[in-house]
Amino acid sequence: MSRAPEPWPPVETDLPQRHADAPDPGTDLPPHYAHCFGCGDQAEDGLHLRATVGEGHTILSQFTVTEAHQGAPGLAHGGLLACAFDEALGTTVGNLLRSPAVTAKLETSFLRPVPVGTTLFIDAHLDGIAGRKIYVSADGRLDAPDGPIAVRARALFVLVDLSHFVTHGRKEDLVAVAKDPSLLSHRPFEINP
Ligand SMILES: CCCCCCCC/C=C\CCCCCCCC(=O)SCCNC(=O)CCNC(=O)[C@H](O)C(C)(C)COP(=O)(O)OP(=O)(O)OC[C@H]1O[C@@H](n2cnc3c(N)ncnc32)[C@H](O)[C@@H]1OP(=O)(O)O
Repeated sequence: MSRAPEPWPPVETDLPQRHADAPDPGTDLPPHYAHCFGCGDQAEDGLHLRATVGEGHTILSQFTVTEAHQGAPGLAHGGLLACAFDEALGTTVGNLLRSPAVTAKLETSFLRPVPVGTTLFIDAHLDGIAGRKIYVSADGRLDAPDGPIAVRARALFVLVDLSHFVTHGRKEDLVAVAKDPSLLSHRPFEINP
């Protein structure tokens, strides 16, 4: 398989505009959902990814690989690392554009092994927008913001209506959120249990 880079974004795009209400650079972002595997504080074996808004079109995230995240002995599972990038990229789209979006396509390149105990620093960037399609990419570095790159990812997110989540989400989880809105960091929709 060729490692030659393909054009990115793959279609003609406009430069995304930060939403007027996007959080300021330097803001530490709360988990968007308490039970999210990527960022939730109530997801026991989750990634507990933490994100801070960067300058321009960037968000910086980090998480520490634990024993619960192994694939091979002492090494992070690749699919789990892809999950971390899904989260970091989704947070970048959601917070900078202040619009709900879901991952349509996610590509990851694993350049170096990531041992248990490593903190991965993920620098994500909004690259372009074409209608509902949002193109984002990120580098993940070992143990420091300027450490060696271990993982790279790029993704297509598609903007959706909030009805996407109400239509497709499991009813009992939607009811739980309606009863305890603090499970979500934003309260974007009303649900009658
Ligand atoms: C007041 C609000 C404030 C908000 C603030 C938010 C802050 C919160 C912060 C943070 C939150 C986020 C953190 C979470 C991160 C994790 C995210 C996830 O894990 S999401 C779960 C996994 N993903 C899914 O479950 C999607 C499943 N797929 C679908 O539902 C549909 O396929 C969907 C919506 C992606 C597209 O379906 P269609 O019917 O709406 O639209 P169609 O026409 O099919 O696609 C639109 C365009 O996209 C292209 N497209 C779609 N899928 C593609 C693909 N796989 N590859 C290439 N292109 C694709 C299509 O070709 C089309 O392009 P053409 O407009 O024709 O140019």
